[in-house]
Amino acid sequence: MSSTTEQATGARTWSVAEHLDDILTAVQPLEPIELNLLDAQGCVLVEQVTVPVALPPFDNSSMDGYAVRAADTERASEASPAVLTVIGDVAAGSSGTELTVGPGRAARIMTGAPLPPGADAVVPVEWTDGGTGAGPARTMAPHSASPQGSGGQVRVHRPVTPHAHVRARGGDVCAGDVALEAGTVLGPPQIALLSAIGRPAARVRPRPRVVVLSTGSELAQPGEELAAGQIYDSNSFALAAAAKDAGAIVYRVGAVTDDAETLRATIEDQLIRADLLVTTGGVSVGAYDVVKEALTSVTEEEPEAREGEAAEGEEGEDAEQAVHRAHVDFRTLAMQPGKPQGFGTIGPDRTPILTLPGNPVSSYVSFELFVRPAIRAMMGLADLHRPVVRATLLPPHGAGDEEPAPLTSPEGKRQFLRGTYTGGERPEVRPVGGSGSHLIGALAHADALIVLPETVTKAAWGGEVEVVLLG
Ligand SMILES: Nc1nc2c(c(=O)[nH]1)N[C@H]1C(S)=C(S)[C@@H](COP(=O)(O)OP(=O)(O)OC[C@H]3O[C@@H](n4cnc5c(N)ncnc54)[C@H](O)[C@@H]3O)O[C@H]1N2
Ligand code: MOO
Repeated sequence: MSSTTEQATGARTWSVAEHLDDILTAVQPLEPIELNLLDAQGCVLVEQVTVPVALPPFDNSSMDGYAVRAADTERASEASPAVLTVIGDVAAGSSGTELTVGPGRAARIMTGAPLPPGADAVVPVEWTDGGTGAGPARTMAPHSASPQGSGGQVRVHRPVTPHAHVRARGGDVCAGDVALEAGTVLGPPQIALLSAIGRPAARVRPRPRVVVLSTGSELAQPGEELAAGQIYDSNSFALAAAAKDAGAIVYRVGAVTDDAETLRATIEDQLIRADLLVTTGGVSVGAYDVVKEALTSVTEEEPEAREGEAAEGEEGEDAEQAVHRAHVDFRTLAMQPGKPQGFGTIGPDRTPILTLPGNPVSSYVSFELFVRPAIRAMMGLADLHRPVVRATLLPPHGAGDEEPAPLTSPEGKRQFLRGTYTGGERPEVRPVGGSGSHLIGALAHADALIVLPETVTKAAWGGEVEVVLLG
């Protein structure tokens, strides 16, 4: 308990770990769907993919040059080139059966083109005269500019061994091989393999659709003129960006006014496209804390309706009833920033909802600690959390010669201060800005969170601290 008010209300204080556990126990991975490859990027594969056709599907050239019988080049040298008769071209995309390379013959061949029957090696064009009768060639003349290049004679200046510059059928992957295991995250290389084996789509867990909604009658949208008492809505942008960064498909709903009915109606409108709802603001103890008002009053007013809901059909439920099916637990966390939090479900599909505090740093830190892991859990990712490292705590940049006072933290609270991190053999972290949860300027220069655990009230410079890397 951090205050007498909390003791008086009987509300218990949750630890960061308890709140996170509660969220991660409730949030489930989304049902898999078939997605086109580019839509599946960053998603977790849920099927084992086997290779239907060998890669490469046929023996082909790894160089632009001449397909030859290696034996014909055995004694070739610059002084005494092997002279071969050019019988035509084999370009990438040709079937590879139009020409047969007999003894003393060569076919011009392009990178990726099938090795024609009779040939067993490729001589790069640079090892030949390119059919010019002069010294070593640098390139081949373009076919369109010089169709005669596919005929005549070519002088080969260096011998090749059988299979030289030939990529063997199945040399990459064989039919029946496991291409990718279930659980693989599809990055560009995995998408390369899936497309190379002819798969247009893959069965994956989709990205969650996250609706980010800010609240507050004081909020104006960037670009608008600020009226007296107004500030710009930065949370909905910060959280939408963070949700996108975490892997979600994001719908940002800017600034709902501090009116419970308007908020309920807005949430109802958004439910249709939400796998997860995130609100910011309105969860503290003020008279205009609209999220708490809109969702608490519902929970408290309709206990009987809630009890019966599992058995009841949900069809025909009107908009208001749908939103009224909210079970949001508003709680106090032993952390700073981010003390007031809410978590629960809402609507007929019991869509998870996280209600974050309104102070900009509080909402961002809360997102990093609670929403990001929830999004990643819904995606079926194994790695839910930001990396945590240890680093030496140094004074802020520009602190001067005199050592500043040590960092302090309220007893019983886990504090997350913003910092700049330098990796390497001896990792270091320096605070940036103060502990105020309104300090967006400093947040924009931070790349780490310095964690001062509940038991720590003072952190000396030069000591070791835990650091969350924000990436
Ligand atoms: N008497 C008490 N007052 C407060 C307490 C408390 O325990 N007792 N807790 C404080 C803490 S800690 C926090 S955090 C905030 C949380 O308040 P709310 O979640 O209700 O947020 P608001 O009151 O709506 O806003 C707080 C602050 O943040 C600004 N804000 C809100 N939304 C945005 C936005 N989208 N973009 C930019 N800035 C935003 C808002 O203007 C306020 O300045 O409560 C403390 N109070
Ligand atoms: O907990 Mo509030 O989030 O400190 O500013």
